[in-house]
Amino acid sequence: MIDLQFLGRMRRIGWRGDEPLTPGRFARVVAQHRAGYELHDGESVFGAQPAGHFLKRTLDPAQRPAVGDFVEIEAGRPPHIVRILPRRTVLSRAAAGERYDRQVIATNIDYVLILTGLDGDFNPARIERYLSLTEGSGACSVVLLSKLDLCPDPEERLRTLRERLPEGTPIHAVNGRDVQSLAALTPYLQEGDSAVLVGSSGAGKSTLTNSLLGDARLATGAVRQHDSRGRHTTTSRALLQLPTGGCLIDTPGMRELKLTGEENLELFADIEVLASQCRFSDCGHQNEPGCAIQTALASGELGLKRWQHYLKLNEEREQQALVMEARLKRQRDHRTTRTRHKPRGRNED
Ligand SMILES: Nc1nc2c(ncn2[C@@H]2O[C@H](COP(=O)(O)OP(=O)(O)OP(=O)(O)O)[C@@H](O)[C@H]2O)c(=O)[nH]1
Ligand SMILES: [Zn+2]
Repeated sequence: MIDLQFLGRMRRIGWRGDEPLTPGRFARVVAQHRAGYELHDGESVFGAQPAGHFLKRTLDPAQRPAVGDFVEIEAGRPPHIVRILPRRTVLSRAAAGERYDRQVIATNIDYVLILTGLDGDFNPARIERYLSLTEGSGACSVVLLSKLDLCPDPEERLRTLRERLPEGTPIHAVNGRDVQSLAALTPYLQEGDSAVLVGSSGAGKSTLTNSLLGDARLATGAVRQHDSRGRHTTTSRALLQLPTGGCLIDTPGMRELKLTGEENLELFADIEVLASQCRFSDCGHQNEPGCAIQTALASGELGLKRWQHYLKLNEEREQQALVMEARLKRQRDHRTTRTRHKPRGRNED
């Protein structure tokens, strides 16, 4: 029998599928720790371990449970995750490490809210890099500009962004402290929706989250409480249920999210701001009219050494991306060959 009450609770934590989920057997991964996973069943939060087959060394890391996954569990102490339900979206980034690969950041996310302050934090190039997170993921990027109240000329910055970002990218300017100004976000936070908030430190993520939570914000502080059966339950800080019906996944991994290459380029944020002021969005900074870089070089505002250093880093980063692509392709090819030549492989595909 289908438990509609349970399905309703699952919808409130972002479930949209039509499998008839049964209580006690399904939950959502809301956090991943070294010691295991934290799951949410729409009511409470509990720990779980991955079943043995997820630990196989040969398993593609992308096939392991990740934050955002809806999973089937087998009861036990602790419960075990035995199956990952089909993912509707997968947010990932290129991970530079011993070997290059894609690293899953979160799954089943519908909206990535990219938060940038309209104050000194404003950086179109960084917004563009964040936009790349949702490329091909199935999720939708929404650009949020906070601190509207602190910006004397928001129109100018909005215009810059509209010209620069892909057509159709939703952009909203908000004051994170003013609940009324957040009404424009309601369509992204409906029942069944899952959103994540990304942005650099100080952009206003906590402020915005608290405003979205409204009266519910107190609940996030209360970590332990008794449920109706007198059992201790833990309310999650990693998955926040919003009054609009949707949920916000807020994990340290999401908060500290660094984009590949970001580490170095962060040091040159000012140059990227300058470059965003060139007349042409695809300016090559050579001898194009209205080039803000050339102007700054001529006036001495930008030192030649620094500019050359930036170019070199940028080139390295592009090289790195090419190398990474090539390796990824080789790995993919390798995998398909392996599957093709596996004994008994014939009836496995
Ligand atoms: N005036 C104004 N101040 C804001 C707004 N949003 C955030 N702030 C302020 O900016 C500062 C940083 O905001 P936080 O919400 O702590 O930023 P955060 O992104 O959570 O920062 P981390 O926790 O470091 O990741 C705080 O002093 C906020 O009060 C806004 O829209 N308007
Ligand atoms: Zn230029």
